[in-house]
Amino acid sequence: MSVNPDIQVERDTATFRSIDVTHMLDGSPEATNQRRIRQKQIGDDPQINRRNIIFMSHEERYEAAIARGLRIEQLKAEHDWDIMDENNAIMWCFSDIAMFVHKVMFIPAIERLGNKEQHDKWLPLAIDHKILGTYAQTELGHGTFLRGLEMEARYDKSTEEFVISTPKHSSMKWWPGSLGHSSSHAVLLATLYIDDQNCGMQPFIVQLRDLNTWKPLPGVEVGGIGPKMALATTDNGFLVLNNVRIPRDQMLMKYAQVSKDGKFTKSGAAKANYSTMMLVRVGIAHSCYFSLAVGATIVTRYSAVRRQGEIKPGAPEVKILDYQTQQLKVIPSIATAYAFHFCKEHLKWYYIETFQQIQQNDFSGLPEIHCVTSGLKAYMSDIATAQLETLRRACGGNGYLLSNGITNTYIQTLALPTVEGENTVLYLQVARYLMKCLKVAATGEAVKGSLSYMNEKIKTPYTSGLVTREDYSNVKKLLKLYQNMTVRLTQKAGDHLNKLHVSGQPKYEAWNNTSVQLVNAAKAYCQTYVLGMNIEGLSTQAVDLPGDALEVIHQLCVFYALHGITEQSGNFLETGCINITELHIIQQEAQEMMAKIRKNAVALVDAFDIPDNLLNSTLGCYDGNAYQHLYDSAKSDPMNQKQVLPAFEKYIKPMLQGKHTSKL
Ligand SMILES: CCCCCCCC/C=C\CCCCCCCCCCCCCC(=O)SCCNC(=O)CCNC(=O)[C@H](O)C(C)(C)COP(=O)(O)OP(=O)(O)OC[C@H]1O[C@@H](n2cnc3c(N)ncnc32)[C@H](O)[C@@H]1OP(=O)(O)O
Ligand SMILES: Cc1cc2nc3c(=O)[nH]c(=O)nc-3n(C[C@H](O)[C@H](O)[C@H](O)COP(=O)(O)OP(=O)(O)OC[C@H]3O[C@@H](n4cnc5c(N)ncnc54)[C@H](O)[C@@H]3O)c2cc1C
Repeated sequence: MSVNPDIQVERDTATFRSIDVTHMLDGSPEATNQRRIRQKQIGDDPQINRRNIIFMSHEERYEAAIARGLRIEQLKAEHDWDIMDENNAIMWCFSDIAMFVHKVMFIPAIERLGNKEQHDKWLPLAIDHKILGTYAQTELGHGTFLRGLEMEARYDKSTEEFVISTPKHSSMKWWPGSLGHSSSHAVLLATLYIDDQNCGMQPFIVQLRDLNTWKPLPGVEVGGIGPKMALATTDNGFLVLNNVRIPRDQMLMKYAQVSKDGKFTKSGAAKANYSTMMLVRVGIAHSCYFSLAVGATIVTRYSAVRRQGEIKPGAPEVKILDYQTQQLKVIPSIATAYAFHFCKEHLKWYYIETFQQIQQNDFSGLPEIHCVTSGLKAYMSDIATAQLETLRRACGGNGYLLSNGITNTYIQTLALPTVEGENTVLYLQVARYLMKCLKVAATGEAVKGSLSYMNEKIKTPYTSGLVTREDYSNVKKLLKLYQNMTVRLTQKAGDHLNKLHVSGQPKYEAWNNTSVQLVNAAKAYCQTYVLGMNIEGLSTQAVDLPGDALEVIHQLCVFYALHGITEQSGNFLETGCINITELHIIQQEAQEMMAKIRKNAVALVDAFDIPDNLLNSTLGCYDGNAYQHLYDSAKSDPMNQKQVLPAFEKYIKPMLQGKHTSKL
């Protein structure tokens, strides 16, 4: 099929070469080649390819998802993939790999929470798929408030075993992925009791099913929790344990230990047992970038080939991408995807470095990385889901089809604001850190790390520093506005908290009565962080780009900063970080920048370099022949393989013949 001329002209008139930006996103031309080889291995594989999943039943999809997980393992061995190759393969199909919790949570939990002997025993079994596991933490009654977990593990000194039980409905495990039908084992988080003394939430390895028959073991009641919005193949489950006994060495004992005679000891940081969640929060930030890159690619290409209506009366119908309002739906998502790219790259290295320190029992970096990973997981998933919905709607009626590729991406991404810590709750964790840093700054001590900008006192009366028109595209000046806005919102929340406390409210009550301001400040901190990483990316990752490409990546960053101010203008105005005249200039600059970026929109999404067999979209194929692909997809619907469906003889015909009664 030849390329649609409407999309070809976009590529021909772009001011830079997409491939140069692709190399930047991958890190180097060699890395691009390597990624392409890997993507071809997964995209061309009939068992991995997900072209037909939209027409499958739940059970067919589940089986295909198991086969897909297995196939990824085979490809990994055949082609000697490293961990990031494997992660990327999982990322591309995480909504359709039944055993992905085994990979992204069960194994990492054993690695992080187990001691040397436990690693030696369990990791080879898990890595070789001799056992399949889940991460069973959430209960029917508690998901957020982990100190409230009610499943009990009571130590029995006489047999040197833990006895695990579910005392009431609210204490059953509820939600763990792959628990329903696909796990033989679980890393199970339960409250440990020794001689009736509560020793807090601890991790245990518990076998759930017989490895030969796959039947639940005695005392284990397990099943699926029912159909969900998406992620149909991650069979989330429930689990009731009736006095199930496990040996003492099946408590993962890296950070807390129980001796044979029942002595409880702790080592490491207080929240060390929460460390698996931090890794997945980093994974979620990566996933938000991927989802947004997919969404932006599909909708930008579709908007460049769909013509409808006219701008100039009587002139030919225009591409919908030429409507300014359509640009406002599409261009922010391109700019955000690029900002998220820089941010997730930073986060990856930051996590790896801090994790290495933690492995060497240096926990000093934990509070800051907990704040950053919690905040970015929350912020990036909030923004990604909001923008994906805008993008989906930007496809008009075809945005409601499953074959468009964006709907599936959207509904699977919708899980991310909830899983791994509900977003509001995570913002409140960020706010705790903000309040601590505020206290440090107030004592005159230097705040370190991502909030070091708090050290600089904001002068009153304050000026924005935006004097010339050039200042409005100076990303460092714009970043300063964001930083000031964050500090002021933090101060405001801090002042409110103190005021309520001084007026007699206990601290916990004052906290709850300030939580709206606290969350607002936390979001501002996250937004500032993402912009900061985007700007850092310009001078690190983008610096070797040819001038024309660098200019466009710079424009995107400027637009990201300006558009962010227009979206949050209330916060910027209220804190006095800009005035109304400045806001009007910012709005105008943002619109002008958007028009410039429009010229390169298709080339910018091409640079994400997502092959058609992974994009899985009728609307967003590289060749721009959306209508042909829509038609082909409709024709391949199994319902369309018969001209007359059985329902005709059964119901429609009798009705047409007046033979239907109230009892069909
Ligand atoms: C090589 C690595 C590179 C990485 C590259 C990544 C690439 C990834 C590629 C592929 C992977 C594919 C990924 C695909 C993504 C798709 C993901 C879908 C996943 C679906 C699975 C979902 C699984 C789950 O949902 S599991 C269940 C998760 N549950 C939760 O998250 C519960 C949330 N609740 C909590 O975390 C806590 O209860 C709390 C934090 C809300 C509160 O805890 P608390 O009450 O005990 O604490 P306090 O509020 O009192 O605070 C006390 C103190 O502790 C500090 N704290 C809290 N948590 C932590 C932590 N995690 N770490 C450090 N410190 C912590 C807190 O700040 C307080 O400190 P103070 O000093 O203020 O006292
Ligand atoms: C698709 C999916 C997959 C999952 N996979 C797993 C898994 O593999 N393993 C696992 O263990 N769990 C899993 N979960 C569970 C998930 O981690 C929890 O649902 C999540 O952590 C939220 O907890 P919750 O359901 O208790 O929400 P709740 O805490 O009940 O949240 C409900 C509301 O209460 C608010 N709220 C709660 N506490 C506070 C507070 N302190 N301050 C202010 N507001 C508050 C929240 O903001 C939210 O608006 C999964 C969930 C989903 C949807």
